[in-house]
Amino acid sequence: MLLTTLIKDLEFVKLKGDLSIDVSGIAYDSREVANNGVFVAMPGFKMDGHDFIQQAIDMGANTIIIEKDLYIEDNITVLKVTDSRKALARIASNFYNKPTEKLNMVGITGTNGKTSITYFIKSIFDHVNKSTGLIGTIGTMIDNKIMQNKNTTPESLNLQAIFNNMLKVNTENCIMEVSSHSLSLNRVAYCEFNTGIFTNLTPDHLELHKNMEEYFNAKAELFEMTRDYNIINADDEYGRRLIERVKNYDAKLVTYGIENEADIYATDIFYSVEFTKYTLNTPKGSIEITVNIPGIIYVYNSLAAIACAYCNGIDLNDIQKGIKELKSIKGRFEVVYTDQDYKIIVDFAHTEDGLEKTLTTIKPFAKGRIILVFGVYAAPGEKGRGKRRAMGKVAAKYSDFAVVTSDNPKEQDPNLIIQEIVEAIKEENGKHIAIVDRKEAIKYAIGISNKDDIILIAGKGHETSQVIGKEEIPFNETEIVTEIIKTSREMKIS
Ligand SMILES: CC(=O)N[C@H]1[C@@H](OP(=O)(O)OP(=O)(O)OC[C@H]2O[C@@H](n3ccc(=O)[nH]c3=O)[C@H](O)[C@@H]2O)O[C@H](CO)[C@@H](O)[C@@H]1O[C@H](C)C(=O)N[C@@H](C)C(=O)N[C@H](CCC(=O)O)C(=O)O
Ligand SMILES: Nc1ncnc2c1ncn2[C@@H]1O[C@H](COP(=O)(O)OP(=O)(O)OP(=O)(O)O)[C@@H](O)[C@H]1O
Repeated sequence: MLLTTLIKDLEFVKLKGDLSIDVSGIAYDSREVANNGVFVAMPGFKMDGHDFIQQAIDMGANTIIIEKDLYIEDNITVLKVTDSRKALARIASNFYNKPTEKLNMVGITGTNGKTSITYFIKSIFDHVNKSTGLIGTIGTMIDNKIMQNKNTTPESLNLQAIFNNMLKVNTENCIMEVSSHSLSLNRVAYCEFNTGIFTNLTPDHLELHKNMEEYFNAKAELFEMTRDYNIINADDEYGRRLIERVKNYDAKLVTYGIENEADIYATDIFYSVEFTKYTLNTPKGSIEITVNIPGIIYVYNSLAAIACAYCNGIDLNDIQKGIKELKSIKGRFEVVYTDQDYKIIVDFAHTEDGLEKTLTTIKPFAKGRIILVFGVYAAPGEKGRGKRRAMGKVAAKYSDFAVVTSDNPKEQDPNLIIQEIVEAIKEENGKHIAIVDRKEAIKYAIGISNKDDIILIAGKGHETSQVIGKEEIPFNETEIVTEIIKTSREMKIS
């Protein structure tokens, strides 16, 4: 591709070199630069791409995009921009010929619920044979094949490549999670969204966003990028603020909820431990909905998905069938073992709100105790500490016994994280034990449980590894539970 074509609509200052050269591709990591490629130097959280320019040139880069004042000796083209991450998004979209203009793009943002909503929407779209790809925490799904992502919302270059791959196999709809990081760090800049969905906002990721206000403003940016519909949870405090903000935007506002007045809403909700039934009310009529994942959380998440399907012109009968056809989502209230009334559930609850809602979903149906196994992943500083305290208090309040363990401690001391959670549990007089090794913690919980107890293993959900120090260790909770139960049975028999 000609460099002039690649940099169309990019604002830059040319520091040196020729613009009428051919470029072979783009890289933001010096180790991945191809011969005659463009290297975009980005300052990061740990390193700075500007320190790797020489390596990029040695790898064959013929063009460098920088945001810092630097003198580069080699005989190459150098462009200076004000924000290299944004510049990367611009040229990545150009490189793949603006793929989002050719897809029906649905972006979902909010603290919790994004992944589940992508799966609900896909299930409805599948039911009416709409070819659909997904991008999110569990991975990227193209042509029903899943590949893992490094990030929930990948870097712009990777993202644009994914959109392009979707188009190559004739995908028409792209349903994606849009994290606040991706909005703040311009990963989704120059994406055109048809629909935006807002779920809820509760404390999380405050290590990046200084406070809730900044976190909210980051999420709200998505709704300035939508063309057709803004779908917003009317029962969430921040959702209501967003509704006021977007009322006069061009995209049509569609609200959903249970408690407050909304366009798409649920009534007559019947909860059971295996499913939920409710009456769906829309401007086009009402219908009964069965959701196979229990709890109020999935009433909200299914309503968001239904609002999206409704805006896409899908008939209520098809919506009903599409929701019912989704049997489970990996690591989202996933029953990994059940033996009459005894259950072991794996759930990705990793925020105070998610943990509270998951525990309160179980509560009415637990004939015995709720035994919770959980930890809190490494988040730096005071903000990280606040999360440990908040989740410790929720554990004490809503479970009968907590086995406090490691999540992804990364380079932090797991004992310290656990100690801070335990202090909060003690303040609420919660029954607990601390076991640093997560597998041992699960074993302990299974060992002390009785017939009517429900064990909730929270925090890691679909993940298949644990990050301890710099090491990523295989850790598949479903397999671990199965193995522990099998071994304990064998011991009983012998
Ligand atoms: C904190 C954060 O967001 N980090 C993201 C960031 O990395 P970084 O800026 O820290 O990278 P860095 O290591 O400092 O390197 C800076 C630059 O030097 C370059 N480099 C580095 C070394 C080298 O030899 N050569 C070279 O060119 C790097 O490629 C990079 O361009 O940019 C990378 C590329 O886009 C991201 O993959 C990375 O996400 C990391 C893995 C991460 O953990 N992010 C989390 C916090 C995150 O983004 N989460 C959200 C939300 C999840 C949720 O919903 O809860 C997500 O969307 O995933
Ligand atoms: N609507 C909701 N309200 C509160 N908690 C929720 C809601 N939906 C899901 N959760 C909780 O959050 C966990 C993660 O859900 P999900 O993966 O759908 O959210 P997410 O927004 O994609 O999160 P992340 O991007 O961090 O993966 C669930 O396992 C559940 O415990």
